[in-house]
Amino acid sequence: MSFDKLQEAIIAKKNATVAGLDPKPEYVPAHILKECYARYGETLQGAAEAIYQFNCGLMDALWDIVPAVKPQSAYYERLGWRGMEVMERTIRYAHEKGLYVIADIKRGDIGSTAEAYSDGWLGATKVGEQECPVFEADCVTLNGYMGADSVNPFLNTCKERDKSVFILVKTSNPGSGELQNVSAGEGDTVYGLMADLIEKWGAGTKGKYGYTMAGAVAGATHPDELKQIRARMPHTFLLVPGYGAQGGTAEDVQYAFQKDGHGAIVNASRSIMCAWKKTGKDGADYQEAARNAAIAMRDDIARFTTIG
Ligand SMILES: O=c1ccn([C@@H]2O[C@H](COP(=O)(O)O)[C@@H](O)[C@H]2O)c(=O)[nH]1
Repeated sequence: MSFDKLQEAIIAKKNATVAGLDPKPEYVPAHILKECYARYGETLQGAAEAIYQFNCGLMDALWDIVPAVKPQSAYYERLGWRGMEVMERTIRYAHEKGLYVIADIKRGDIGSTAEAYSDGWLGATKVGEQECPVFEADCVTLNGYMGADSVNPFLNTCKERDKSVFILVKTSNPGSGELQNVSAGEGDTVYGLMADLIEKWGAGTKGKYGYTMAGAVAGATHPDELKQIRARMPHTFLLVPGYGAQGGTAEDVQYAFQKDGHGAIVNASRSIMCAWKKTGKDGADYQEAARNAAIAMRDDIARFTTIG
């Protein structure tokens, strides 16, 4: 089961964190940009190639520390087809390094379209008699607020191909409460109803560690809600963004974990990718800086949470 693999990698590395790969040309050190722009010009192709080299350098520096990476599709989409090609190559490289890949795509659409997304990101696209795998992520993020029919095509692919999904429950952004915290009768909230739906959608797919293939996203920036979500979703693996750049702390994210320290993974993107900007060395040390930031995050979280 896909989340069993993730939990096992977390236990092996004693690290419940995922490094986000959300690269912008501004985050790439000058020596990489210079070489790529000299080869391809200051073009989308030059930017895409620089981002690929940056991603590979980051993964070379992090693969033995973090169990997973989370490329955010938006940063690749903004470079057009060249960016999507880099997304595909980044996922392939991550797998070569033994990393679990969460593609942060936050999709949600009617069933027929959800099926097409699911083919592309987790499954395979039928071309004539051939089944052609495309991005081959291990897991994707989804927006499930359109309901079960928007999520089921992904869950079907998860069952066929041993994949998993994280569905938005309570997001980390400041405006998340406008809808998600609206009361929904009997002291409940919209995000509470979504939490119950996700537990229901995942039912019957529990793996060795007790988690279903339907995980949930709950932000580090809302620790009270995180605590409630953990209690209300005992069979749900949590993806917790918002640590670091968005202000979430190790103290906040402790509530995402079960008593045995299982069942959650905490993301940080900018604070790892851009760690080199704080060392004053023009990015020549970007790998060392990212590695140090990832180790510091691991150790910070370990102050409150022990992985059993
Ligand atoms: O509620 C959510 C859901 C997803 N994200 C994503 O996580 C990273 C956070 O990046 P940082 O640089 O560590 O802030 C990014 O890819 C978001 O799209 C989130 O922040 N909150």
